[in-house]
Parts: sequence; C-alpha cells; structure tokens
Amino acid sequence: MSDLNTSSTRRRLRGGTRSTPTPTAPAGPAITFDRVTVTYGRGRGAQDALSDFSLRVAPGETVALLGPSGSGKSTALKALAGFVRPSSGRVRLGDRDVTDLPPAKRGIGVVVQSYALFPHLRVRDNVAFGLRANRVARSEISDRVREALEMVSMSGFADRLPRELSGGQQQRVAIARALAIRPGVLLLDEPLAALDAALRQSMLTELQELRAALPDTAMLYVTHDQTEALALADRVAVMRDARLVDVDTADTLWTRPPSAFTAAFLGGANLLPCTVGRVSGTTALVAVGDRMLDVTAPATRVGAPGWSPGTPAMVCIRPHEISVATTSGRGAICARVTATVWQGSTTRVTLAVDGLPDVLLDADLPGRTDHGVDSIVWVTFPPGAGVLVSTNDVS
Ligand SMILES: Nc1ncnc2c1ncn2[C@@H]1O[C@H](COP(=O)(O)OP(=O)(O)OP(=O)(O)O)[C@@H](O)[C@H]1O
Repeated sequence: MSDLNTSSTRRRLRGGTRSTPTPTAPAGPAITFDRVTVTYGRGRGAQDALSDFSLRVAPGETVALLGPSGSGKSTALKALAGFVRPSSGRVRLGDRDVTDLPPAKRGIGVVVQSYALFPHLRVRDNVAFGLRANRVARSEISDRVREALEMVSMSGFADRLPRELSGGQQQRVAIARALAIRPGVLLLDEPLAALDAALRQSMLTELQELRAALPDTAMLYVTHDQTEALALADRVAVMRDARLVDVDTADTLWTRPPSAFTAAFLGGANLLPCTVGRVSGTTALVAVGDRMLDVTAPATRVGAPGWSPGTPAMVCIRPHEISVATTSGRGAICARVTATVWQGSTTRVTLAVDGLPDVLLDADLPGRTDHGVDSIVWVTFPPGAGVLVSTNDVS
C-alpha cells in the first residue's frame, strides 16, 4: 500500500511542502466561530443544529470536533465551508469575515466521508477540478496535481477512474483534490468512516504524516471516534446537543475531564458517585458507599464551585486502571461480576458495585481472565487514578 510511513517519504513530503510558497502565517486564529447558531426548518419544526458555538483554531493547529451522532459536528463544518448559513453569529478565516461568502470563494479544502469524487472524471481531472474552477493557469495545474497526488502517494494512479480504485485510494484522491488548491484551512468530515478497520488504522497514520507535512494548515476534523481524535488533534472540542461542552488538549480531557459527559465519551470512563471528604491540594479523600478512597482533585472551572467537603461528585476511573482480586484489601470495593467478554489482549469484566445499586463498572483486565459471572471480587485502583468530576452535567 502507501509508503507514507517511510522516512524518505517523510523527507519528500516535507521537502515538497517547503518548495511551495508559504504565506506568512496570520497572527490571529486561522478559523473563528463567533457565537454561531444554525437553525434548520421554520416555525414549530425549527431546530438548532448548532447553538451559540464559539471556537478558534490557530494556524497549523488541528482541532477534532468529537461528539455523538446528531450533536452538530457536521453542521459546524458546513457553516465554515459555506454550505449552510448561520441564523446568527459570524465565521472568519484569518481576519476575513466569510459568513456571507459563497463556498467557492472561501478557499477551503473539504474532504467528506463519501469521497464525493466525480465518477466520470479520471483521477488527475478530479484533483484538478478546484484549480480549474479557480481559473489557475493550465501550466500550473499539472504541477499542482502532480504535487497533490505525490503527497498522498497516488502518483501512479492519475489516469484511473474512481471506480478503478479501492475505498482507501479514493479517499486519498479526495484528500489530494482538497490539497491541490493549497488551502490554509482543511476540513475533514469523518474521512475514515467508510473504510474497514485495518484500512482506517493505516490511513490514520497517513493523516498524521500529512498533518506534519502541512505545518501551516489549520485543520478541523469531525469524528465520533475518539481514537482518531486522540491520534490527530492538538485539541479536542467535545460536542453534545448542538453545543460545545469542553475544549482542551486531548491529554487534559483524558487525564482531568472537566465534565462527566466528556469523561464518559472520551475513553468510556466509569463514573462512581461519591461524596467529597477532606481535600488537600490536588488530592481528596472521598466516600464511595462505605469506603474511603484517595483520588485526584483537579482544579475546577473558573466560576465553578470548588470541591468543598460534603459535595456530591463523581470519581472518573478508566477501565484499564481497575484491578480485580478475589480477596479483600485496603481500599478495595466489593463487587459482583455481571459479565465477562474476552477481547483478545484484554478481557472486559463488568461489575455491579456492592451497596451502590445501578452502578456498573467496566474493567479491562490484561489477557484472558477466569472470573465467573456472579462471583464476588474486590476492586482497587491506584491512588490518583481516580479523578473527581463534577456531577453538574450528568445526563
Ligand atoms: N438539512 C437538514 N435539515 C434538517 N435537520 C438537519 C439537517 N442536517 C442536519 N440536521 C439535524 O441537525 C442535527 C445535527 O446534525 P449534524 O449532521 O450536524 O450532526 P453530527 O454531529 O455531524 O452527526 P453525525 O455524527 O451523525 O454525522 C441533527 O439533529 C440532524 O438531524
């Protein structure tokens, strides 16, 4: 398949990019959503698909829009690309307000899940399409097409029709088409969703390479797959019900999730109801049922109440942090095994916590474990692996 992972290709990609005249990066954000609302329908049927959405993306930065189906991710992208008109708010590219510009005048590269290649055009003409539409000189078009196809390792396929390509190859051509116009902003809407799992993994690596090869290009990457968001994004914007819930680096959202929704959506964290006890700096002693546990107490949001003793909260604990033993120990929580599913390198064990009706914990234990359904076990996790999360936004 592609050779994008070799160091020689990396050099070639970066070299190829350097030969492209790079415009001076603007001082401000490359992308600005300023309180954007998009409403579909009218009257009683009107629905906000995007509500008061504000986000800035710096030049060269990749931000993933992550959220469940219907949360408004694609609508945000469409508002930026000009495919839908905000009912209020403004969108800017650099210092240009583009809210009222037609899509073709925005100079944005867009890649969608379904490739959207013209079936009757050969690869080279698909890639050249945006350049012709922008009246780029014919002599320059062939150079740009060659460069864009080289960036996605598709140079040998220029004369093929889309139907003569695999899904992954078609998506590479779609990416080349978006890159050919040398956009300062690249929008990718679930670009890997139509590919099978193995291809998705290798394309993900290729997108990482591409991102490194385009150091000045701002990217907005829509996905509902947290693996893609964690692998590609400098920052992740979590969406829910047309609104932005949290935005921060993937590392911060993972290690210190600011909300229960983000904790659960990013990495499928367990959320154990607790009551805050003694707090000392960034650690807290909390009561989970009749057990006292040491957990991390991250700084709370500006304006949000702190972790005062007696406050109800959640302990966020990742499935891979949990250990399960057949004998009790210090700080161990008693639980009953309700299901075990072998997943190859790990076994997912689901546990009903004693004394906390309705609370189920997922634990990913290494290898294949032999805890039978209905057996009684003792659950522990390292001090600090549990992180306090506010209960405010629990659905
Ligand atoms: N053209 C449209 N007309 C009416 N409603 C729409 C239209 N497009 C989207 N919606 C609605 O707007 C909401 C947000 O849709 P959007 O496609 O932005 O979500 P999404 O987060 O990208 O979802 P998915 O991951 O399933 O693509 C959904 O409730 C959807 O049904």
